[in-house]
Amino acid sequence: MGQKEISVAVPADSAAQGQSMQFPHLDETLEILKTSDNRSILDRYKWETSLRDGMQEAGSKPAFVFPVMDMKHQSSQDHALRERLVKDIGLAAEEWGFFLVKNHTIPRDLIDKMMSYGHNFFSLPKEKKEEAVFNLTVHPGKNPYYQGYGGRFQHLQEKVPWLEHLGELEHPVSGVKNLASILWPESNESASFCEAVKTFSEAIRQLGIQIFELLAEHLKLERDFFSKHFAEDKAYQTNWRFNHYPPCPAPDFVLGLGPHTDPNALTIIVQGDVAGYQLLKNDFWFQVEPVPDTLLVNIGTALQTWTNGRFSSVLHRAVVNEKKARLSILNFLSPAKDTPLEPHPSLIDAEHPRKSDSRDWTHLFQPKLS
Ligand SMILES: O=C(O)CCC(=O)C(=O)O
Ligand SMILES: [Fe+2]
Repeated sequence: MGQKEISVAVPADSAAQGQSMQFPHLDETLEILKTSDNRSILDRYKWETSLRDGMQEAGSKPAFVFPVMDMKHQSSQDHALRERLVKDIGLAAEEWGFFLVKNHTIPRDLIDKMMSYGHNFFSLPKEKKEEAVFNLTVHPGKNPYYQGYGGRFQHLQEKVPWLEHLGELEHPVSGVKNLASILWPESNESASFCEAVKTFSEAIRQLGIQIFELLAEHLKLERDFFSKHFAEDKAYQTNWRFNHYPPCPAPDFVLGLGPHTDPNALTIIVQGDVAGYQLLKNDFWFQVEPVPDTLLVNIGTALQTWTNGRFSSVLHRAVVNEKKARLSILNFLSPAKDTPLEPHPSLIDAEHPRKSDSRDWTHLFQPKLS
């Protein structure tokens, strides 16, 4: 493909890097573009070659249908329907590292509420948004990436992503209170935002557990082999993040987020009604069009490692739109920091030698540009 794989989502440390990689805010770039013909301001966002070079014409793509899982069969009394779901979800995890889920258990009004918080936040003036930038003076030594608000970081990608984001990395909603009180210091909104994030994160965890159990069943592992890491008494993380991709006058040359794999176990995504998530399969980039009430799920590298590579951590990226802003809500399900990444013994044999050493999963966050 000639595309560079960048398998970094969140660098592990390096507050200093975080500070040195500051760029003008996207809002400033957009403001300049409104009044000037000089598009050189876009250079810092431009990837080496046009994105089109990495995309085949639609007509030449192999025919495909994205795997869609009907989660209502998860609790079906009809044995055959449940068996079918187990098989389909397992094959999707093996062949795609990706699937869509419908009839899931996340209430629609909760998703709408979260989306409207996101829209409201990103329409604030940049000065207000930047009040929620993670404060390294207050939290020395903590990972500054993807916590609080970010709109100026390069994240070790080849080019600056056309993206601003707001989120929380800690387990599962601590820190949100802090964020909420910065964003809405004198209003009840602060409490209802915390409540929404808490309920949403819990609903995502429950859905994640259903998915983990179906996947374990497919591989004939103990039912809780994956899900036990997300039990209430574990220090798992279900960190959430809004990604906001403003409209871009040169959508073919920038990326909302460059090609990467997610280091965590499972990512559950609400992509709203504007397309932008693309995944690589058989050397083609496929765009996942929005389907109402359907969530995107991708396998992350921790799950790939636990399964000795039976499930694939899918390479994906986000493209941007010329006319429409795009808002997505990402939910990264990660085991506790010190969890060993030990492949299940039944998945290692002469034909499938062990693919990686046992390590704790945070090593996946180490910067690795290839
Ligand atoms: O916004 C999206 O649809 C994808 C973003 C993504 O892959 C990420 O933040 O890891
Ligand atoms: Fe991702």
